[in-house]
This record gives sequence, structure tokens and C-alpha cells, in this order.
Amino acid sequence: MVPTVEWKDGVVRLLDQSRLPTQVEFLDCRDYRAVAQAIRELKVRGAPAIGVTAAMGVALGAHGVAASDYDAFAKAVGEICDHLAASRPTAVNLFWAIARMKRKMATLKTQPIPQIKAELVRESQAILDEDIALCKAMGTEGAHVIGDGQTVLTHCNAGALATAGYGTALGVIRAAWEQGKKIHVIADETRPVLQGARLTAWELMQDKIPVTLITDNMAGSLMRQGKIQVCVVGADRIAANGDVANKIGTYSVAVLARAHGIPFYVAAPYSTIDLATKTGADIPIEERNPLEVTSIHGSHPVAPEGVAVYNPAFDVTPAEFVTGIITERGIFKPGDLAGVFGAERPAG
Ligand SMILES: CSC[C@H]1O[C@H](OP(=O)(O)O)[C@H](O)[C@@H]1O
Repeated sequence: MVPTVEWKDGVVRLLDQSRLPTQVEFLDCRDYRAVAQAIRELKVRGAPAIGVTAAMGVALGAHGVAASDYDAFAKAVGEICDHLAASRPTAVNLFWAIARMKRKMATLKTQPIPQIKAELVRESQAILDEDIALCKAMGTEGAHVIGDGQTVLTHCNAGALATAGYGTALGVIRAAWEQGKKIHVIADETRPVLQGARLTAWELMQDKIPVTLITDNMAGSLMRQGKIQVCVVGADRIAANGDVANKIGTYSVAVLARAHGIPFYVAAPYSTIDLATKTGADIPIEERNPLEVTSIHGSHPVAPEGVAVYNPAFDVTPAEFVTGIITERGIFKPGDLAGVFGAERPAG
């Protein structure tokens, strides 16, 4: 797989996911505002991926700060962090990564500014490396939920393209495949931005993992026919009570899975678990440009000019519909997360 995001010769290089699957193109961001714009425009997307990208955006922005004393430097970097934090509201990884970069900077206040700048780059790369390791650990912990010969449904893209590499839900699927299991993946196209059609299908075909693309409204019928044995999806924010915010349509998949007695798993690293948010009702849900619904890629209208549109990018699946949360430390009941992750993880 081509890297989703990387620090390359002093710029933040992104695989431009808005061009996939027809074009594999890269976007070199030379300032933090370009990084924020790329996150806003879904050129890079996926909770862990935008966390890593925002961290690199902080390091990139810090490089451009001319201040010679720590307080002025920290103030300028704080403004850069605020700009990046305003790019998208739902994925908690964005805020987790920015807070981690701020904490790192605070530990360096006695260092020369050039040293601090170099350390911030290193911290952003550490976040990238950690994310890949977390995804692979999730794969190891979660692969057993997909049996040999089974068909697994996934929604949106929670793959290498949504992370620093390997993926969360697709990491579990990759691990099951790498264990030699004859699995088959059903990928929801995931209207309106089509992350399933454009990204998940592309990723799995790159790895020669059998995948069948369906439209979102087919999932229930396939479940009723007994053609799906398990569902595994990603997450953008998991509240303290185990409610899960994920791509719009996830709630429908979860309810359909429950109705058909199909296990429904969510794969997410600790950086997606937000114990400061009590329930799903407290998770901010991003509403996006109506053009995403009324056109394909901003052209080819598929609805009449001026029609009213509601375009929330995410929905919330209550914890009761989640069989288990697959994390790098194991699989937990949604309600047990606070006990498992509460102690070690600093807020935000
Ligand atoms: C592994 S997190 C991926 C998560 O992010 C996606 O949203 P978007 O493409 O808008 O960033 C979707 O909710 C995925 O499940």
C-alpha cells in the first residue's frame, strides 16, 4: 500500500484520496493551512489518519514560526493547533493528536527553539508509527471474530487509507486473511462520498482479498439471506458508555445485524476512545456540503437544483447494538472501556 501520509523533506505528503480509485496522486502540503484544508476536503480522511496528519500539520506549522523565545513560540503554535482543530469536529483522534503535540511541546520549554521544532517532527512520526502498530495489534486481537469461510460486511473505509497503515476494521480483515482464512468481504459503497466503493474496494483488491461491492440498501437483504456472518466497522469517536460515532449508515447496519442475529464489531485504537465524552448524544456530528448528496464529485447532478438536503457525515450506534469493541489490548464489551482505558490515558 502507498503511504496515506508521511513527513517527506520538510513537507506533509498525502495520498490524495479524493482522486481514488482512478488516480493515485499525492498532495505536498507546505504549510499547516494546506493540511487543514486537505482534512476538511477529505483528501485525507479516517479518524486515525486525520490525527496523524494534524500532528504533522502542527510540526509543519511550528517550523514556520519565527519566535525566538518559548512563550511567543508556544503561543504561535497554539494558534496553529486551533486552526487544525477546527478542520473537522467528530473524529476525536484529531484532538487527541493535537493535545499530544501540545503536551510534547510543554516538556521542551527549556530547549532551544530549533530543538523543539525537530522534536515536534519526531513526535508526529512517533504518532504515525504507533498508529500502524496499534492497527496490527487490533488485527491480531480481532482476527478470530471472522471464521474461515465466512463473509464479513464492512461500512465506509476503515483501512490503511483511514489510518497510518494496515487499518482498523480492515486491519482485522487483513489479519484474518493473512492467517489463511478463506474469507469474503462485502463492502457497502457508503453514500454519499462513496468511501466503500472508491477506497475499501480499491484497498482490498490491491491486497487480492475477495471483495464484493454493494449499495448501502442491499445489506439487509443479504443478511436475511444468510449471506453475511459478521460485521466489522471502524469508529470516529467512542464515548465513555460505549456509544460509537461512525460513518452515516453504520447505525442501520448495526440494527439490521441485531435483527438477524449477526455479530457487530467495532475496531478502534485507544486514541478513538473518548472518556471525556459521556455518551453518544454528546458527540458533535459533522454536517457536510449538500453537493456531496446532490452530485457525484461536485458534477453530474443527481437531484434537482435547490432541493433541501440533510448531510450528516456520521451517526451514533448505541452501545447495546455493539457485540464488542476490538482494540489493541483485546476485545471488550462497550461498557467496559472506561475500566480498561480510564487510568492510563490523559484527557484530550
Ligand atoms: C478507522 S476510522 C475510519 C472512519 O472514518 C470515516 O469517516 P471519514 O471518511 O468521513 O473520515 C468513517 O467513519 C470510518 O469508519
